[in-house]
Amino acid sequence: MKTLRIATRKSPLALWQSEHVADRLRAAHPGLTVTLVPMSTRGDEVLDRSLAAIGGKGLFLKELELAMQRGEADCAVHSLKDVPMELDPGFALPAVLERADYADAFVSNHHDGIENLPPGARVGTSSLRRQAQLRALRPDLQLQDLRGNVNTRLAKLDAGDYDAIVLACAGLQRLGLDARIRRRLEAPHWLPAPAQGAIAVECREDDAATRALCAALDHAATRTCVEAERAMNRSLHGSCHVPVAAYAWLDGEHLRLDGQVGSAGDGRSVRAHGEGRGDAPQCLGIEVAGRLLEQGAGEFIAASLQGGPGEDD
Ligand SMILES: NCc1[nH]cc(CCC(=O)O)c1CC(=O)O
Repeated sequence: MKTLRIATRKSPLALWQSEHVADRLRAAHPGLTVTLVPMSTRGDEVLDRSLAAIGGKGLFLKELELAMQRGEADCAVHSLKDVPMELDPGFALPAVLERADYADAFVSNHHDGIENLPPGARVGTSSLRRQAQLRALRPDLQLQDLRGNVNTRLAKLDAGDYDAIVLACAGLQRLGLDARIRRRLEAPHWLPAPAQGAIAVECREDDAATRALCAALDHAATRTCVEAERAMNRSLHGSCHVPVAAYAWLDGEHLRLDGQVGSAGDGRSVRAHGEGRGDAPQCLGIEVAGRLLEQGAGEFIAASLQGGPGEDD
């Protein structure tokens, strides 16, 4: 193969991530031409309704997958946290790049942490996971919806619509907006979305040439961690409608996983931790999911599936 075409969404973050993968592919394969095929997806276009109401996060992938099926692109680049737990049939993830900052960021122009917000402060986030964790720490806060790409969300904060917002550190850093991070919200006190901070490359399962080229970018330790996090989420029926948080890290051969399921409404949550060998990440994910269910996570999951719209991140 001489040319590899990457289908990408057009948001600044998506373009940065796709350019980054393109650069990495060019470096790994001298002589390979890599081009971007920017596309608009329904998830980007419809901003006045929640993602859940228009079909969930898979919407961001669908158009890119159709382009690969039509032969207009060879692969697509995603934030792995936006990729559904079950890939569409016929597709594979030949590369998961080394994880960047996994943490969420507290962003505000006037306050430097959640605990310093005045009573009743307005915090913007449409993520049920972020809402649940905020509720648990500060039941008095007014949680308000906030959608749109990273720049749009920051503009709404600056316009005074909110006292603070929560975003992913990785997205801010990629856009050169590190200075906006007032506080990193770190594990184990605050957990990210499963696979937050990791970029994945998707291609057709039967496209052996593309799979081989992309495999050069795969980072084994990151893949191990995100497999544990995603297996946990999958076994909880996690989707963007459920407030599930997970963070796994490797300690030598040892894999550790923290998981949490919250109730977006009232700040209650259950947490579990598990440890296992790095060569069986999915078993660890399933085990931690089992512990969360034993503690009553099922009730929160059922409630959020019934409840109205809501989305992760
Ligand atoms: N759905 C939005 C989204 N998807 C991935 C990232 C950040 C990058 C990452 O987590 O890898 C973001 C922005 C945010 O949550 O602030």
